[in-house]
Amino acid sequence: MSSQTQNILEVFDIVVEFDGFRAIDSLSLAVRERELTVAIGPNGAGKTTLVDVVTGRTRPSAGNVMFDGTDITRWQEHRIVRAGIARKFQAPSVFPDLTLEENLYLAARTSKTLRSALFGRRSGADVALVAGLLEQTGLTEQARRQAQELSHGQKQWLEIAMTLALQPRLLILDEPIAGMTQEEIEVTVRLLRELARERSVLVIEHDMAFVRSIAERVIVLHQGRLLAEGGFDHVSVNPQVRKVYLGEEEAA
Ligand SMILES: Nc1ncnc2c1ncn2[C@@H]1O[C@H](COP(=O)(O)OP(=O)(O)OP(=O)(O)O)[C@@H](O)[C@H]1O
Repeated sequence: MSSQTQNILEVFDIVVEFDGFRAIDSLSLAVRERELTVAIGPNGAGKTTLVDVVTGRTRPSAGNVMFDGTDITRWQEHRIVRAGIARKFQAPSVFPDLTLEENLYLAARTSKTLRSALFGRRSGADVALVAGLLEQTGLTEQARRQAQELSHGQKQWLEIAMTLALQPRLLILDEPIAGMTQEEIEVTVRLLRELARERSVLVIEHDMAFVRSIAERVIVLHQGRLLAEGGFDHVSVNPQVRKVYLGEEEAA
């Protein structure tokens, strides 16, 4: 089997209940190595809850999460991050008064303390890592600016860079283009495509034009279950998927 078709993440028969309500209902699915997968589904479908389970934020009442062949179902969040799953939330988490470089040194956290990350001697490896992240996200020229001076799109790219500082094998992004201009969206499309060449990327998204432009594989959730999966063209003609989305439009 080529590495292209191996699974980095597999969830088996996951159940998550909130006061008896099944937000995730016996869900099984996989995310492949070096592939850009997008999870879509109407509001309340269970997308965020799925990611919460994978990242150790929410404990499932049944089922297993396997990452690179290891069962991580009961692991603590920080251990999962160290194992190679990093998530960028929609809400900003940059330090506005610090420069981009400083934010990235902090995110890399290869230095032992906050003080040494900011003011101490930086190792060659850290310097190379941070320079590489700035370059990859198109932010090299902004390196010495304070994060608060950035545009919305640039802040989002900085956050992606900070998440990449953890050197994840699976990068999870929650609605990465929310609030972006069309131009920023286009840059983000190129960035995510490039990132998925070296690691797996899982994106939660609502914007169908964006999904069409980036997804190598789409997984469609509905009422905590897997409704469909495959290429965008494949799932977008699926009658059940169309019904779920059309039903949502009619209700709106
Ligand atoms: N902490 C919680 N307590 C109770 N119910 C919850 C909790 N978290 C999620 N739910 C419910 O679980 C279901 C799935 O929610 P989830 O946020 O995973 O959906 P989603 O697909 O991410 O939706 P959206 O697109 O609106 O973000 C929803 O009905 C939601 O109300």
